[in-house]
Amino acid sequence: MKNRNEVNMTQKTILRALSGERLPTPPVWMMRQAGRYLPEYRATRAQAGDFLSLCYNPELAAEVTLQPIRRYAFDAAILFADILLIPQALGLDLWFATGEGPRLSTVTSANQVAALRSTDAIHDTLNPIYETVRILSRELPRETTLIGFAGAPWTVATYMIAGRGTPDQGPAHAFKAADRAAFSALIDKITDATIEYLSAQINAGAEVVKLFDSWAGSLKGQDFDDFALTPAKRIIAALKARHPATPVIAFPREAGARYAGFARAVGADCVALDNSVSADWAAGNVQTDGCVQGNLDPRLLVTGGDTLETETRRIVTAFSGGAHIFNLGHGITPDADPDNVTRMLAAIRG
Ligand SMILES: Cc1c2[nH]c(c1CCC(=O)O)Cc1[nH]c(c(CCC(=O)O)c1C)Cc1[nH]c(c(CCC(=O)O)c1C)Cc1[nH]c(c(C)c1CCC(=O)O)C2
Repeated sequence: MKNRNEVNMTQKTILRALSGERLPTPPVWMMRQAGRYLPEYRATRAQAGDFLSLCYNPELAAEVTLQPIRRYAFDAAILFADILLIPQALGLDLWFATGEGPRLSTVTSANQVAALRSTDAIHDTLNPIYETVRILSRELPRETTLIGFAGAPWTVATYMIAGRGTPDQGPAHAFKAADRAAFSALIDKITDATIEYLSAQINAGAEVVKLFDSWAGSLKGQDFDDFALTPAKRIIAALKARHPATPVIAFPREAGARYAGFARAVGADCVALDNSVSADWAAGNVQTDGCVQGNLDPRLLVTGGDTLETETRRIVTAFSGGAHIFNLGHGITPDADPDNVTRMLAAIRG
């Protein structure tokens, strides 16, 4: 069998879009495409025991990554893992309370930042993730692009400081206000670890990497520059120095007007858009810099109907003047109807 790496990479639709090419039909994948809306995902997660055991089991993590590819032939597969594995690799306790989301031991002082594990030590925890990438790079169909990912430092820090998800990232903002130097040291620590983590994913076979800054929207003014833009720029510059051919997608969720110019400012090849910005605005103000990804409201995969089809077509049309990867504005939710994904794909692919 021919090795995937021998396939002409430029033929892959996702890589063509990421290089700035406008395609007649946009390539498509979905955030959280391997997830609880799929019965086969729920079955494999039950086999693994729980969510974290699934993340650290390379065979089963590869299996759930492949499930949505088999069912829908998406143009990209995203590695199955979680952004909170980095805090765990840095020495925090991590667990998922059923029905309640993630819980972590917290970091709220300069001493606790200094006590985190060294960047070199993260691979001890994260090696199974690289093994998942290696399995996927053997098993994926050759036209499917493999996307690796990590959380952006600010978003990861919000969970490390609060020990859980928070509606307004209050504890992280409070730590930043109380001790900006210690807070910055934490951001730098996560930045360094993220560079090594993504670089190892690329070495294992990830063809694209995506940086998820899910809470970027709560950073305003200079804080947005210091803690969303600057860390992303540092991570991308380091990755580009080591892996110049690997495209990077940045997702500063709910950045609003600050989506304009973001890709250029951080050196990303593509910016992912949430559904709070209109596709028409983004086509005129963001896509002018290159490829954009997005931005269907994930609720439409729950509600379906004509609105799902008209909204899908409206987004395809709005971005048809340039490079576009079709995606959701955020992750697909557990209550989504798998048949609505088929309807969305029919509206995109015709
Ligand atoms: C903030 C964040 C997290 N994780 C992630 C983010 C950034 C993107 C976003 O804003 O959603 C990213 C993530 N999480 C997961 C992936 C895998 C790849 C994919 O299919 O997109 C990715 C890329 C699996 C997951 N991560 C999680 C699940 C559900 C766990 C389960 O099976 O019970 C999955 C499939 C759990 C998780 N993980 C996290 C939370 C807050 C939760 C609980 C909320 C929820 O349950 O949806 C942290």
